[in-house]
Amino acid sequence: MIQDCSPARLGFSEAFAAISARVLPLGCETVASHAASGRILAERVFAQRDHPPFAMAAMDGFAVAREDAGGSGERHLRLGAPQFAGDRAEPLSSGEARPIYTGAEIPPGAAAVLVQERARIAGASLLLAEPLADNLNIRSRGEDARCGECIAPAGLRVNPAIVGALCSFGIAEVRVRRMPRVALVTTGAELVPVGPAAGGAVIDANGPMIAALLAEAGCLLTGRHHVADDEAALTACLAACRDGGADIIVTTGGASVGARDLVRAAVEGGGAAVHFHGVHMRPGKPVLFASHAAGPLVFGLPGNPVAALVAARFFLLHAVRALQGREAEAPLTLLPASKVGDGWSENGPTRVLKARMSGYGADARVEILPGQQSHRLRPLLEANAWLVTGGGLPARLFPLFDHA
Ligand SMILES: Nc1nc2c(c(=O)[nH]1)N[C@H]1C(S)=C(S)[C@@H](COP(=O)(O)OP(=O)(O)OC[C@H]3O[C@@H](n4cnc5c(N)ncnc54)[C@H](O)[C@@H]3O)O[C@H]1N2
Ligand code: MOO
Repeated sequence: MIQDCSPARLGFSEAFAAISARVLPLGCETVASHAASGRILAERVFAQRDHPPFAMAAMDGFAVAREDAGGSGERHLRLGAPQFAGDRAEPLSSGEARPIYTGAEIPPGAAAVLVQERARIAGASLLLAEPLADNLNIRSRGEDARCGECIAPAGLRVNPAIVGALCSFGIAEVRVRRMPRVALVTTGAELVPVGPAAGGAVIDANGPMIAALLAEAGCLLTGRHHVADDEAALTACLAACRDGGADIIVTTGGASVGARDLVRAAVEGGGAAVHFHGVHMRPGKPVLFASHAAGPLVFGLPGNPVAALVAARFFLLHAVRALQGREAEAPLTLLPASKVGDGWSENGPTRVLKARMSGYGADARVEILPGQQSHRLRPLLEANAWLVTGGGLPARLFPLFDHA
């Protein structure tokens, strides 16, 4: 049977452009900074206070007054009452060495903190033999961030370190993009959940794998469905996902040309326009992209697990980034041929190869892993990158997952 696969198959780069042309950023919401990890900032963020908020000791030691710090020859300074983090700082007068602890406010009049390990104590005095540099072991007010300063751009993905910074800078809540709502539909009568699998049954890898990928990318999985090879049931399931308010519907399997590959017919039957069905690449060739007018995007991922992963990692996440108001991903690096092992070429269709990068600078290397076929998941346990070759472009290296 000859199947009409128009619109024509696209090149790898053209497929990204076709997706970009159909995605606008989602709306915004406000969340507490402590709950913002994984979310995407919708607006620039400004520090609400100086950080550090006051000059503070960077080490446990002794605060020394300006007049004493700069002196030379042996000086005897009287030990004062200790000052701990959180204590109010009373002024320090010349002739006093005040025990002070990391994070404590530097008292007015102090110019340096002598670290405890270098201090010589005799009775109730500190013996100072060396001059102390101005601001020695003192963190100055606002050296990390100044109140009112822009500290993060829109489009930044919040990570745990950024949560800490937001809170330190007095920012209790942030405006973030609404999380993309994704409905995931696995297809194939042969699929069973992980567990005992008899006869011709195949354990579902794509469902859990794509669900995990979406969660890591900051999406909300609003529905997880399975449909056997039945066009009416698939059409009904896709309609329910669309009416349930999904921003993206993702299917896996049934994207190719077999007698039971029904995704395209069901997608079109449900009123979506197909923008591409097939990309000149391996793996991932049969991937489909469609959209509903004023409705969800639809990605039809191929069934072979590595093909599904590659199509999702590159095309689905490209759309997710655009919905989140983020810039498109750039490769980690372009690679000269000398840095890449055998088995690749600039000519021919795009290949997305399981790869392992190692070394730095002149020693940097990329190994193309054995087992490139699209059913073979095992090499991915060693892989840390994808090497994208072919399509008439230089080889480009991408991280296995986009965690930026
Ligand atoms: N005559 C042709 N045959 C095939 C072509 C082609 O161009 N002409 N393309 C091949 C390529 S490339 C791919 S990729 C696959 C994609 O096919 P489908 O998207 O239609 O996927 P299925 O036929 O449903 O399944 C293929 C394969 O993957 C297994 N599978 C499916 N879903 C899952 C899942 N959730 N977890 C684990 N494994 C899954 C399924 O059992 C099959 O083994 O088509 C080639 N054929
Ligand atoms: O795209 Mo298929 O992915 O080569 O197996």
